[in-house]
Amino acid sequence: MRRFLTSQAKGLVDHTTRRQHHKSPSFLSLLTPQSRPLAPLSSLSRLLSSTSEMAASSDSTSSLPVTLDSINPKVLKCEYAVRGEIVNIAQKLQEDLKSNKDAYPFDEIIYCNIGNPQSLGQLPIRFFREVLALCDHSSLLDESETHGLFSTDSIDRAWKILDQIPGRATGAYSHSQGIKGLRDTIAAGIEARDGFPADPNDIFLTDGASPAVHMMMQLLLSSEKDGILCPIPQYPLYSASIALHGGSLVPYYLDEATGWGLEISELKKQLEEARSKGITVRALVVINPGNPTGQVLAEENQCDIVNFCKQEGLVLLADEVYQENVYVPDKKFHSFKKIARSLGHGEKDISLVSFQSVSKGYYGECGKRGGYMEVTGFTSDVREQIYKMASVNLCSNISGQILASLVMSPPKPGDDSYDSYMVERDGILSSMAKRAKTLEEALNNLEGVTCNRAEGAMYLFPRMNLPQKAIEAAEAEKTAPDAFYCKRLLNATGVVVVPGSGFGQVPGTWHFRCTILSQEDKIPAIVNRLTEFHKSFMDEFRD
Ligand SMILES: Cc1ncc(COP(=O)(O)O)c(C=O)c1O
Repeated sequence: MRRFLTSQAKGLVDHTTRRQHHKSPSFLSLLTPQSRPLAPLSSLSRLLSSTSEMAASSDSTSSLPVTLDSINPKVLKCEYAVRGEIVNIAQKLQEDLKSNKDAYPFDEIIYCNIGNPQSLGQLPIRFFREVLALCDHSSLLDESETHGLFSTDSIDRAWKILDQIPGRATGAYSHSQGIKGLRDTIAAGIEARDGFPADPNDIFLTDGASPAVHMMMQLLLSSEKDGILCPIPQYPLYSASIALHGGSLVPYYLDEATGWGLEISELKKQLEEARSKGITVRALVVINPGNPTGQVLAEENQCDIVNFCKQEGLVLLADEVYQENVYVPDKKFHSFKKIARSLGHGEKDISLVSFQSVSKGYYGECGKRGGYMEVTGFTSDVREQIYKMASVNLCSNISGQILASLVMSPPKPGDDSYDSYMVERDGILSSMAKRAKTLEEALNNLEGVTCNRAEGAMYLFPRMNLPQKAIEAAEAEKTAPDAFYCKRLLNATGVVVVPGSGFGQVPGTWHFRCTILSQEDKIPAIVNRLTEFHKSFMDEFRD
């Protein structure tokens, strides 16, 4: 591997870095004052804002009506690191690579920054796509050749779904909660998963989990006096959404030393602290399996969390989009609804929202934008308000709705496509487990790096014990040390990871998030590039 940047390539990166000095407030500013000592996010957000900064400077001489000073400050406050500064640089490098191949010490950018499986070569599940294709172009169902090309269960399923859609019109708006027949299928899938009843009227189909999270934040947050307990590190959808809706993020820290454990004592401490500052904490967010931290919660821990929410009158916002992504035999996914119902807590005892998505699991259909939230334990008048919010968006897209029903009701034993479906599904999940293990071991072999195992989800979140000299070099560049490391890594290897400061971390600790989604044939190259880079980085900065 060529190790050093040519001056041309270096210039591209330096130029991008220099432009970013606009002070965009980070999600730290959402935190209550005493709980604000997270490591700074500033460098990442500053480069991210480089485009808006250029616009702002030109606005000062133009007469256009919208400037950074006049837009909603909540938009300025909002940050989203997984598509932030480093990714912007990577995209520019990728563009430049096309015409300047020799200018770089690598010949391709490897994106390990975002949970986007199909962009990295993962194939879609055939049964799901067959059903989608047949629903979308239903005249195929009348063609005799179709029976030779499509499995009999995908044809049957397509008919069943089309019969559930008024006028079989997949291009028409649907009910704002989603097509009733699809919600029936999803409710049956939840019931089969949990062993407890699910009501189709509790299901709201959405364009992925993200809009569902926004909807709940919009419902719960009126001002910064309303707080949401959120894990740190967290997936920045939560900090971004709390910022956009004007609330306060009340952080609770996951314990890295115990495999990113979620301690009830920490929840209590942060809740009390927030309350003492006059904040009404409305909800607790739990991401299980965790992003970026990859832990899978133990059942007893989940019981304690449910009891805590019940006792404290908090809505439990359960992000369960990685429910299919569990890689270790000693852990199992349990939905929070199942846990609550097993404890005997019904609709009247606890308010619970579970988010699911077609983007993750073994299906990885993120571009199709499908998902749902199951909303339980809300009064009928509040439910009506949620329905009203959904209806303002008219409905979610129909292909996403169909996919959401398919992931909750895949082929069953005896179905025509069952065997091939199982081969595809198990192949993807076992390969993810293998890739997670290989990367985890490689990371743990790096000097000064420790990495908890990825029990689930799609990420590793290693901790770097960075030398003081590297921290000072980062400070001199007004960059967070982990962002400094990640930029250097990108410049030297083309590997894109996200600095831990984009997710929040205990002050003074430095991490990055690396997905496990690159295909198996790319993993050795990632390991080699990472290992070689890390060694030269340490040689340069070792104290
Ligand atoms: C924990 C978590 N929740 C929600 C989402 C949003 O997913 P989508 O909107 O694609 O369903 C993601 C995406 O990466 C995620 O990691």
